[in-house]
Amino acid sequence: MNKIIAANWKMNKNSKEAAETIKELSAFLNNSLPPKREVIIFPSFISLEASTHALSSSVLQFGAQDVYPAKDGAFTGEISPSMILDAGAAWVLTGHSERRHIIKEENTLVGQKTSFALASGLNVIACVGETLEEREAGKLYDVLTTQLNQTLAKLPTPLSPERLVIAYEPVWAIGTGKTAQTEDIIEAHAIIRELLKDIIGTSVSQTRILYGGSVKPENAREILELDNVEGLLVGGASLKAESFAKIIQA
Ligand SMILES: O=C[C@H](O)COP(=O)(O)O
Repeated sequence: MNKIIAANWKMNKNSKEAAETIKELSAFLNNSLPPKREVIIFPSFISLEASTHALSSSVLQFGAQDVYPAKDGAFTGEISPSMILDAGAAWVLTGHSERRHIIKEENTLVGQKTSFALASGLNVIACVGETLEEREAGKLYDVLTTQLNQTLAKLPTPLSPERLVIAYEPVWAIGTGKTAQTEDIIEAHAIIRELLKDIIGTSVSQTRILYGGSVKPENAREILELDNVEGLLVGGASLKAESFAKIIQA
């Protein structure tokens, strides 16, 4: 199974900067990936097309950071799955903690986005994770159970297992420089794998689980080698091509 190294650029980089970073990254990688790696870049909506068109051919894949669960219509400010596909992207993030906690997106909407995106032909990285308060109150298992059950409530069937990826991102480790301890990552990923058995069933061993939260070139390899870690979702350290290339090659 290939490990996924994903870059979430969040609300950074205009179109020109995004295209330049793609070109630089490709140069650092000699336009080829190490064996058993897939790389997905998530630029902002406004720089998505410039990113997918930055190179005439590329080993990189692309995705959007959000999606609205409708084909078209009166949804001011929203972006549909077909618009994302039309921009040359194949993936979308759902349920990122910044959307859950800053934009106040609820589990139900995250679930609708996940199922509609998959049914529309996009591949999905669905994000889950607990806040520090929830962790300290011993609610890790409950939070992951609720988030996963509701996010994956109405998956289209049949669904190829490689099209749905889960990202575990403890909220307290995002952008804080505090990477979760290896035992925290192992525990959470094992819980997610068990929960997926109930929700998805037999293909669960092929469902990739990524870790995200203060990943950098210095810790990427160690995290990638942990049990049930099939990739990384990288924020801050993905903004500079050189640093992200080092993570890809870790
Ligand atoms: O989507 C990425 C995560 O929010 C991690 O961000 P970070 O690497 O800046 O902590």
